[in-house]
Amino acid sequence: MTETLLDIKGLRKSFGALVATDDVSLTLNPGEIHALIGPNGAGKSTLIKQVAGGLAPDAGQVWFAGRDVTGFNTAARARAGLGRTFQISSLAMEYTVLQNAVLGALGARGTVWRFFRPVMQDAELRGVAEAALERVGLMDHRDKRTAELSHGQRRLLEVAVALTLKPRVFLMDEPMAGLGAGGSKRLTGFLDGLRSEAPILLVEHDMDAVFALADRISVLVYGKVIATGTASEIKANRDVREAYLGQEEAS
Ligand SMILES: Nc1ncnc2c1ncn2[C@@H]1O[C@H](COP(=O)(O)OP(=O)(O)OP(=O)(O)O)[C@@H](O)[C@H]1O
Repeated sequence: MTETLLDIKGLRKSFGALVATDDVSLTLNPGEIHALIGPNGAGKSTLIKQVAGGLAPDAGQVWFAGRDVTGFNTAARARAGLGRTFQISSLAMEYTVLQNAVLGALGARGTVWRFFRPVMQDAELRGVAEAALERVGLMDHRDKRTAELSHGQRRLLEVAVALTLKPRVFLMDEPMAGLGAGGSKRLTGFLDGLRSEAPILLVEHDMDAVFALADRISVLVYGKVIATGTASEIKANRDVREAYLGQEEAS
């Protein structure tokens, strides 16, 4: 029996009269990629923020590894193993690629006092950081300032930072955004292998990537999940075609 790692139960969030999250329930099981798709403004980012801890829901709960983490802030959820990735703004642009990865590894230790020690000389931290850079193919760029990286390379660095945190679940909000076809393909291959390490809740507009990767897809429209299923079930679902895929085909 697979034990659900992430259990989102009846989340609701309104902004004034707008119901951005309307009684959403979703699960994420070990080994899977569960993609969340939907038209612009459907509420995907709002949902991810509530799962990661940056936005408090009006109602509902987030359970992670058998614990109710709804009252936890982002840092407490991250320490528990709920890893949100792809916030490029969280990279320190003036630092080198390796320094950013080392800071990630330092964060995983959760010991603030370490900041006062020469962390770059810490062999264990460097080892974790370098292994993560190696995995995403950024070792050759480790001494570059992060500001000098291309957009795609910064995205890969965010993945590397996330890897140093060794999360039990990845929350990813549009990781393919701004990557060219080659970059998307490469990241798709990487995420494919990553799911066995930690399952991924993936918000993504790149439908090729979603259909290639997702074990399950949930479709969000006006804050509500209108369907959950495999890629072929979702492609064949009439409501989905009308609400979302039809729009894609028409464009
Ligand atoms: N802080 C906020 N205050 C008011 N309205 C908000 C706020 N955040 C989001 N919204 C609204 O909630 C709705 C859902 O937005 P959200 O960004 O979650 O959608 P999305 O599915 O992620 O869209 P996209 O695919 O374009 O990124 C939108 O109508 C948006 O304008």
